[in-house]
Amino acid sequence: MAVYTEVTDEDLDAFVADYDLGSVLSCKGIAEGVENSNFLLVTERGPHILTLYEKRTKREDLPFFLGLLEHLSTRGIACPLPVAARDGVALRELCGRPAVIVTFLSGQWPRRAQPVHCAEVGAALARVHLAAADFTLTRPNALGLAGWRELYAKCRHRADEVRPGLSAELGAELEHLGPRWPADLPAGVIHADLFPDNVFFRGEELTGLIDFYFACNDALAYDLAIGLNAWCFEADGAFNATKARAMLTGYRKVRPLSAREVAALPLLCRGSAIRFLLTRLYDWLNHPEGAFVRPKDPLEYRRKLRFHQGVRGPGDYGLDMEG
Ligand SMILES: Nc1ncnc2c1ncn2[C@@H]1O[C@H](COP(=O)(O)OP(=O)(O)OP(=O)(O)O)[C@@H](O)[C@H]1O
Ligand SMILES: N[C@@H](CCO)C(=O)O
Repeated sequence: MAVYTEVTDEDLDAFVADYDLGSVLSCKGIAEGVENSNFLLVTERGPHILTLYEKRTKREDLPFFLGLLEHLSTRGIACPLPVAARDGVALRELCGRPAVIVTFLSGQWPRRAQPVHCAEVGAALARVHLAAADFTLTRPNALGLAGWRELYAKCRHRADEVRPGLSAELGAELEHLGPRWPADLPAGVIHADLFPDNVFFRGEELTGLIDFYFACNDALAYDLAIGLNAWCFEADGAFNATKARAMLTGYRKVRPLSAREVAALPLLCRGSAIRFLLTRLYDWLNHPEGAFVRPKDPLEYRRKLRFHQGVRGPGDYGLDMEG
């Protein structure tokens, strides 16, 4: 249950009184999500999402995240739009936390993603990349190569508690990626966490993208590598090339990939796999006793990493080398 901070009725009423939203009709904690406290807030003006930012979302990054949502919304991307209070300010404070009210998006995230969903996600990702091209704020990717090395240093002595040999495997992979990591691919703002639970659909129609709190500047094709890992493996660990082809085709219809981006995909997928393997491993090893949020399985991403280590080239993702 991702509600870390409880909000009293009095605090909430005083907070909402600063907006043109009428009075509060109900406010319920939302169980999904792990990073921040989220509430479904219903006022006389309808449903909204109230988010209180917890410790991992840094206060200094919020202008980038909120500015990006505004920028993308005005360019037709279906994402939450921060709502300003009567003084024109959207980023506020509630119960000692930075807090924001954003618009509510309808739809459900797909519990069983099909190739048609993957195609829509690919296209949406490309639209985000194009729409963000003239966004002026920047945020370096804190979870790039240097960030992975930091996480590894924090976890290496205990990684084998999760699976014997894991520490050496991670060390070897970082040594492999370090000198090969592509530095000069087309770059821009990426979502960096576009997992199924961050994409809403109504049937086959994509209705919204949420959770831009890892968004940053990095290689655009790296976002696709994150998407391939998150959407194109089955529960039994098998890679689904049909879904991958659908996602890549959907993307390329909106933003063509260069031959260099295509050639880099296997490496980018390895990088994306170790990124989620390491953050999950860190959370697994540092999970407070009795915490109500269950950490995600790091070993799922070890299986994905091993798959990518075995690919012979972009053809294994259903791609040819043409742009
Ligand atoms: N704008 C929105 N419209 C509708 N529902 C939303 C919206 N934003 C969040 N939600 C709901 O809240 C849940 C948690 O949101 P979110 O994924 O942003 O949480 P988080 O803890 O910040 O993220 P995560 O743990 O996924 O990194 C979502 O699964 C969704 O059900
Ligand atoms: N999407 C991340 C967690 C939230 O950022 C994961 O599955 O590890």
